[in-house]
Amino acid sequence: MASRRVLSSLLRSSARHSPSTRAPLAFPPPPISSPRPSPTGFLLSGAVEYAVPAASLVPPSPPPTSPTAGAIGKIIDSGCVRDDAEGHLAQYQMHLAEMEAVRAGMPVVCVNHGGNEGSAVRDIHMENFTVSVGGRDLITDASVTLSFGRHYGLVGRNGTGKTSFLRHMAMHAIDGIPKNCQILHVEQEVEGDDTTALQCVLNSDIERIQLLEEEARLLSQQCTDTYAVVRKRDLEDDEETGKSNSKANGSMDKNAISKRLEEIYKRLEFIDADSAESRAASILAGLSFTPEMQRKPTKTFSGGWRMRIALARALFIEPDLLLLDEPTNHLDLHAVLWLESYLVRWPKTFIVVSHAREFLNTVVTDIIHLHGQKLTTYKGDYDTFEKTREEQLKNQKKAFESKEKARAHMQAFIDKFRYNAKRASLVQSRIKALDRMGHVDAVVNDPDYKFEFPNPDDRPGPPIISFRFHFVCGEFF
Ligand SMILES: Nc1ncnc2c1ncn2[C@@H]1O[C@H](COP(=O)(O)OP(=O)(O)OP(=O)(O)O)[C@@H](O)[C@H]1O
Repeated sequence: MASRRVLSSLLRSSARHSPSTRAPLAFPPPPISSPRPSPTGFLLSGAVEYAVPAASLVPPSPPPTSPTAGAIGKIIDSGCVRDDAEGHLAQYQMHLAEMEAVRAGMPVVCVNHGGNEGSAVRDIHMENFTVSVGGRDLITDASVTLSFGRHYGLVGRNGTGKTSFLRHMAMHAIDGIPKNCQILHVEQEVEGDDTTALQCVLNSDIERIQLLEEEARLLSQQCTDTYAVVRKRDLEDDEETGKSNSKANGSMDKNAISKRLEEIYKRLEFIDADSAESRAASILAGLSFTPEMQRKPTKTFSGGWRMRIALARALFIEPDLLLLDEPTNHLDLHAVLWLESYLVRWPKTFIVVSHAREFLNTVVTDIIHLHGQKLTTYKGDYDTFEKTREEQLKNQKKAFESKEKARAHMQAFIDKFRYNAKRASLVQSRIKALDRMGHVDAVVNDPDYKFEFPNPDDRPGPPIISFRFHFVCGEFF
């Protein structure tokens, strides 16, 4: 696939230019603070995220007055750390630029009316793929199957690579994604210009727009031609020459136009063009756009509202695979509830990244868990996943402990009778058994970050701003 080839060659070149392809990037996974940390360490509804640059986590050391060997070492070290951090940041930015370049070369995702049979893409099997960002592997040797019509919630610790995974899918940079699969990743707000919000959504149905434009062109041509033919005929009648010829030409053009118009009307009917405007308007209304707002140019909206327009477009387009990254972030409660009910009825496949537990519980049918560079799919909503995972971890811990106990027991026997000739055969068989004994992975849980804030003083500090009012003749001044 061309785009994949371009991407992988770009990524290879990025790796070639990087000083160390396996080195960590500029920022570590951002620490998070959650009022409701779940046993699996996820950040859920009502939580606050903090993304702290690595440098800011290190307390500043006082400048040395007389540089001793240790101090010089420290200065050199911190210089290296800074260089390293800057290098990794540059590497990450290069990666983003490369992704943008690939994205720019990709076909625009727009409403695909297809033929009579509808979407051809059903299940998507992605096998043994790796996702790397700036030379660092975020997902390795993963395999995921997306079944048609299922709704997936993608969860995992911050910074583990959820967004990067979505980006790679959107760019068809993962083997197994069919070429004709329309994937739309709602990541950026729409550009602000003079197009109204409603028209911006409608413009994503390129076929409808083109048909309507052609219809208008043909109708106006038909009018002009009719006028021209009538006028010519009058002139010809006057002159009484070439009458039959011009008549034939006029009626031939008219016939072609009528035939094409007929085709256009048929197609417009097939794609349900008449209802497009009301469908787009109802999506925008669901996302809290009043009718007046829908008629306003996109440039008059803030970034958050333009993000809502981007979401409205995606819902209107209804791609084969919709990828949503924290869609509730820019929405008010009414819009969140509306989006929930809309997504529950979504007829195709989507993947949503969200930290909102209730939202996930409502809209998803499966959970994809990104953990330890692997992707695991669980059936059911977020709560079910959480319980299953908790159970799994408990079982894994138990199995690990009992294996370790048995191992220690055998090792103790071997150590005790190693030099005992009478028990030599028993020791040998224990050594073999120990070798044969498989390993159970130790439970590696996501690290928990804990933020502590000092208690405030009992007395409030001095006010930052104070106002004085005077009450004169029944009014405040
Ligand atoms: N602005 C940045 N500068 C440098 N590295 C970055 C930056 N943003 C992300 N990264 C790196 O890319 C990795 C993957 O980031 P990505 O956004 O895909 O993770 P994520 O799981 O979606 O995180 P989050 O839940 O915080 O959005 C991170 O671990 C981080 O190291």
